[in-house]
Amino acid sequence: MTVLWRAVRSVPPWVLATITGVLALCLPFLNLDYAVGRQIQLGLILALIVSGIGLSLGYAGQLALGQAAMYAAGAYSAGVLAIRGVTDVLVQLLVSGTAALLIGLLTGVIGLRLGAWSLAMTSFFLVLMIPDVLDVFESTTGGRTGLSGIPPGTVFGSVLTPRDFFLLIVVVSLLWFAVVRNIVTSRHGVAFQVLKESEVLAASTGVSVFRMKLIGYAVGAIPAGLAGTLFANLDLFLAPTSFGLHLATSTLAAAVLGGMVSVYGPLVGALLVQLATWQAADFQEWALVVYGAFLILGGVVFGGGIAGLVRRGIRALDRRFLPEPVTDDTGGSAAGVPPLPGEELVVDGVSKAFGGNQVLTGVTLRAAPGRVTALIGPNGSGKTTLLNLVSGFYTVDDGRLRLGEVELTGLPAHQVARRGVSRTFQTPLVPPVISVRETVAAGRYSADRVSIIGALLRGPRHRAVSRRDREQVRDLLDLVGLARVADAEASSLPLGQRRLLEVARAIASRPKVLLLDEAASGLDEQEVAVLARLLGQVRDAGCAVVLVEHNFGLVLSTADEIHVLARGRLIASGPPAAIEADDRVRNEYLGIADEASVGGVA
Ligand SMILES: Nc1ncnc2c1ncn2[C@@H]1O[C@H](COP(=O)(O)OP(=O)(O)OP(=O)(O)O)[C@@H](O)[C@H]1O
Repeated sequence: MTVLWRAVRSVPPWVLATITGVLALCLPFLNLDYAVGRQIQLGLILALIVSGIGLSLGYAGQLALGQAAMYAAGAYSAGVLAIRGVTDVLVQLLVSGTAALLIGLLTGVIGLRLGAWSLAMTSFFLVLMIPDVLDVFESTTGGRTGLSGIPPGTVFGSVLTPRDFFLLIVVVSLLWFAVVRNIVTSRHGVAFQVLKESEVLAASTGVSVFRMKLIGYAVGAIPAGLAGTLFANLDLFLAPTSFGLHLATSTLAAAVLGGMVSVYGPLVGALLVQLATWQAADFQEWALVVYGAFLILGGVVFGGGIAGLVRRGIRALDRRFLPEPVTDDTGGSAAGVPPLPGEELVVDGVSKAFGGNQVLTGVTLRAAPGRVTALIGPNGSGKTTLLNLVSGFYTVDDGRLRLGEVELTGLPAHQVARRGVSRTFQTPLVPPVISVRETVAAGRYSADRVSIIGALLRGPRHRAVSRRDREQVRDLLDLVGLARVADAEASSLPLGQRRLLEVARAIASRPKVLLLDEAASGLDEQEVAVLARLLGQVRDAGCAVVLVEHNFGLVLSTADEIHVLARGRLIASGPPAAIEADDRVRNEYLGIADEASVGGVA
């Protein structure tokens, strides 16, 4: 069984995808029963819409229900074009895909700018507006009675036979799923997952949160537009009832059933929902109730859908039949970090208050490249706030922040990250589903850029960047001693390993300044030793390291310079020996730290 499973696992995923694609291309030539053929075509059309939901909700995390509206826009634009003589389905697909993208961009900008639940509300209203909009343009759309008399579609002047059209639906679906595959298996797919887990984390890796959400939502609208054109040409009649709440809930149910964080889950979910609707004659009457119940229960009990089940099954079989190779765990390699482009971080007279709570007052310090600068102080003294100000998550009330000659003051977090400030978090932020390897690769998002179009077309730059991703991630995992869990789900690692993983992700961005927020908290002795060695390596590579830490032993053993904060003001600065001997530090901080300190490495 082990041999068999090993053989199965050695088959690259594209082989299965290609076989499925070839089988799908054969379907139109199998002389299927008319009803069966029609259900498959409707299932594929539904799958396109559901795949868009997967992209915007599953990957980009945007609860948007507007796919039914984009579907309607695609269908009516195709129908109206055909009636006016533009029967070429390829032209109609181009128009409907573009129209859906534009509606997605427009409503996306409005919804996302308004924030919070606005996108869900905006897109929901789009669906509710469908019958009224069709009524307003009744002379063109046929209003509530529907649009009839749509002439059959053509391609390059030849009228499509039912078989041709079936083939066209299969080809459009295959092409779209190839597009989705290329996007989500690229670094942008991982960036979507990171964004979904935490906007703070995404911004800290250089991802523009607004832009990425908009891309996910707007690109997710395109397949709904394409599906609309295919539907209009399949039935040659359109009525508003095909595009209402019923469709919105059924597509959402299919997305939950198939699994949204997956390329092919939406396809499976859509085909199953289409089949269920077809087989149960009374289903239409109960559809909204069934879908609603499924969405409430399924979302809770059936997290990840069928794709999630398959993923868990594969992991279980891996654990059973592919035991981890026995490795000599050295706790990381001493090979060193390749040179990093360090710059001096200058914090100049920075103050910050939250309401009446003055958290920082006139803090001035410098963190030089090639040195570890520690920031210590009692709980609530403002250390994390200072890191949040430097990394652009808060704006300063007063003072300036500079990195070398570059002004950081007022820049948003993703811009700060792109200028070379990288960080870890007090509570490690590690997204679910993605692997240890992908988590570290997420850190390279802004260091070595490649556009979504480049990733989609798998161009030379995408291939070169992917190769560098693989090489550098492998080296970094060696460095932090996590190479043997490279393919494990990152969120399943114990706390200590997740902290080291965050450090590896932060180094992956090739930072000029590395900010570490209590990176040693929760680490065991061996892990603290790995961290201490790692900090030395990053410093020796030329990076400026800022260490916020309660582990005084680690601070004394690694810092070149220590700054002590108390109640938002710097009370002492100097080398470790001087700080250890400073009376004010002893009174303000060490009295507390002695009791609270965890074992150090000194
Ligand atoms: N977003 C915020 N809104 C309001 N108050 C905040 C915010 N962030 C921090 N504070 C307040 O700022 C003060 C300093 O908090 P901060 O987390 O910076 O301290 P710290 O020195 O990092 O503490 P610890 O060592 O416990 O992490 C606290 O009183 C905290 O409640």
